[in-house]
Amino acid sequence: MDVADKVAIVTGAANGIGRAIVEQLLLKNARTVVILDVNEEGGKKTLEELREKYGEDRVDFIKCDVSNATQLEAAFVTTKTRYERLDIVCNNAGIDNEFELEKSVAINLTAVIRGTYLAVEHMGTKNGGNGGVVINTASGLGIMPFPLLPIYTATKHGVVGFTRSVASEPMVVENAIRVSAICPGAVKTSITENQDVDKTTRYGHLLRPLLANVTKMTTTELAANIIIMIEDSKYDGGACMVSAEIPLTKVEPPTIGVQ
Ligand SMILES: NC(=O)C1=CN([C@@H]2O[C@H](COP(=O)(O)OP(=O)(O)OC[C@H]3O[C@@H](n4cnc5c(N)ncnc54)[C@H](O)[C@@H]3O)[C@@H](O)[C@H]2O)C=CC1
Ligand SMILES: CCCCCC(=O)/C=C/C=C\C/C=C\C/C=C\CCCC(=O)O
Repeated sequence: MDVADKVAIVTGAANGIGRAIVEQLLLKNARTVVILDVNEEGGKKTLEELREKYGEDRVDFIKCDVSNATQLEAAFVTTKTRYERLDIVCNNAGIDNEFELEKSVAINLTAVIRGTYLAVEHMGTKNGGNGGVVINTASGLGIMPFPLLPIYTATKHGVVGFTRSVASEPMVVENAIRVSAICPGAVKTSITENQDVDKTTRYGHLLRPLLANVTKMTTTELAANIIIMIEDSKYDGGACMVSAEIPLTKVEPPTIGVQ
């Protein structure tokens, strides 16, 4: 898909990776990108900064807690009403907190599932749309085990399993919706720069040295790879790994004789 003139939604885009995705979409001449984030202050600040840089009518912000089904659906409806089309959805919002099981599943997994089906409803060719692309932010920890963050890792494995499956679901294919998951290694954001990991994991003493030594991608480097996935259909249906050391690679799942 050529991003030029398209309308996009990016969740969790007040900061970090989401914000960088918004900026890369704008640099590729997306017509309008709508930021959904629960952080109203951060969202408004980002909106102001990006409007100043790229133009008033090119960026929008809707306060939305993606774990609230009503708010998420309303944000899609508002976007379609305001901009009359929707072409790209990046389900990116996520948290890392091993002490918040239900919240982690609700934000990292359930909201990604809901966001994908809302994308089908609002972009699908059988529903009056033009088709479109969905990119779900998983993690490298969606394809490898990580004993220090088992709940986070489980939610990201869920995103990978859902994305690989839903990409070939008949309803999704028939509506011309392409879906894939990005599985980044460590990226320099508030998650990996968090100095207070004891508040989010039992293993701060083990995580701190790992975080200090791991080579991190920048958010801009990662977002540029996400744009490649939007543009090139060869990544469709995939769990696509990328890190400071590994170029964008579609990781093929094992099969057990059933497709
Ligand atoms: N930073 C990293 O090393 C990696 C991050 N990821 C994933 O990338 C995604 C983005 O994370 P980062 O940019 O690193 O973190 P971040 O903390 O910088 O940004 C996350 C954004 O999501 C928003 N958010 C949190 N809960 C929300 C909710 N209920 N509704 C709406 N927005 C909400 C936050 O306000 C924030 O703006 C997450 O899904 C994360 O799991 C994946 C691999 C590596
Ligand atoms: C290798 C994937 C890293 C993905 C990071 C992520 O999604 C969320 C991280 C949250 C907290 C930071 C914790 C760990 C990251 C640091 C190092 C992981 C190294 C794993 C390994 O190679 O064994």
